[in-house]
Amino acid sequence: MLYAKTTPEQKRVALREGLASGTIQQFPGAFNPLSARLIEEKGFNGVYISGAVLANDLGLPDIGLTTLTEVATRAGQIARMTELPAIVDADTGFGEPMNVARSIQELENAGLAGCHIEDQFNPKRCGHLDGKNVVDLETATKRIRAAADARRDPNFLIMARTDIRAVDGIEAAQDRAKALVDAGADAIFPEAMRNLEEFQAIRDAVDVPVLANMTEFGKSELFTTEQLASAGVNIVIYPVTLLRSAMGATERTLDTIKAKGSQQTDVENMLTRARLYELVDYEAYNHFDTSVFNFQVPGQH
Ligand SMILES: C[C@](O)(C(=O)O)[C@H](CC(=O)O)C(=O)O
Ligand SMILES: [Mg+2]
Repeated sequence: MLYAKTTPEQKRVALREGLASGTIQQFPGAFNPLSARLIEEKGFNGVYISGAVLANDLGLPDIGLTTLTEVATRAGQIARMTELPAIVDADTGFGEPMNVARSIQELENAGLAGCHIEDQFNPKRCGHLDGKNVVDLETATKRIRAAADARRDPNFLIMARTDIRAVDGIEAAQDRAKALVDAGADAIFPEAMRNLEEFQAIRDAVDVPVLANMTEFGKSELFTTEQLASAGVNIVIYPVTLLRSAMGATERTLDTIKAKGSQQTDVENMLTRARLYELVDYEAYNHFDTSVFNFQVPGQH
């Protein structure tokens, strides 16, 4: 009821334990707080909060337009609704190293378990599109060092994302990953890997957990968790998957209403009223006020 009982500190410990467990951790991307509940109920290890989804949800492209305040607020709303650890996409850290430091403290305050900071130029681009560029090594490592130094909870996970593969190739990505770990990164997110061998190459270069981004319509094939685990990947995100599914269903239902003058034929694909009420835990609120849930939900088995 209300918000999660697990504290941010406990969630950060859980994230660290999951990453060290030897079992690949699956983090689907929540597009709102309610979807985080569903992710938890289905037994996933954690919740990812995508910068692309946050921007797109506001009707904006993913080109660094969202502010730290918007991201920390929305990520906090999502994180507090689940017992699972949540990792947020902090893009380039919202500015210079000093800003990156402040971003980390705001994200800690918002209850996140960790975040990733990337080495793209400002303004950033989606990592799976062409035309992006990366900053030099010194700038990239300064961002990560500032992030690592700023955290107050040593378990808050600082993940370094490098986009250099698409610009300078896989060997450059290995070198950069090593340097980012030396600068204090707890984990590495190698963006836009082409195949499993490339994931393995990053795995071989560093000793910290490695993330795989299984975003659709991008540069990476959609590998299974087994395939990724065999290449030494520790955590996999499905960042925009649920937003794409939900928006796909939304578009189809709008078309149905337009074409048929009713949503009737789509109702069977919808989350029922009963399931929706289960997800928001309607019944638990009865402990405070017995008149909250003293009704029958039609169709509730
Ligand atoms: C992971 C990512 O940074 C995101 O914001 O979710 C995006 C996902 C996407 O645009 O498909 C990315 O740059 O890969
Ligand atoms: Mg992003």
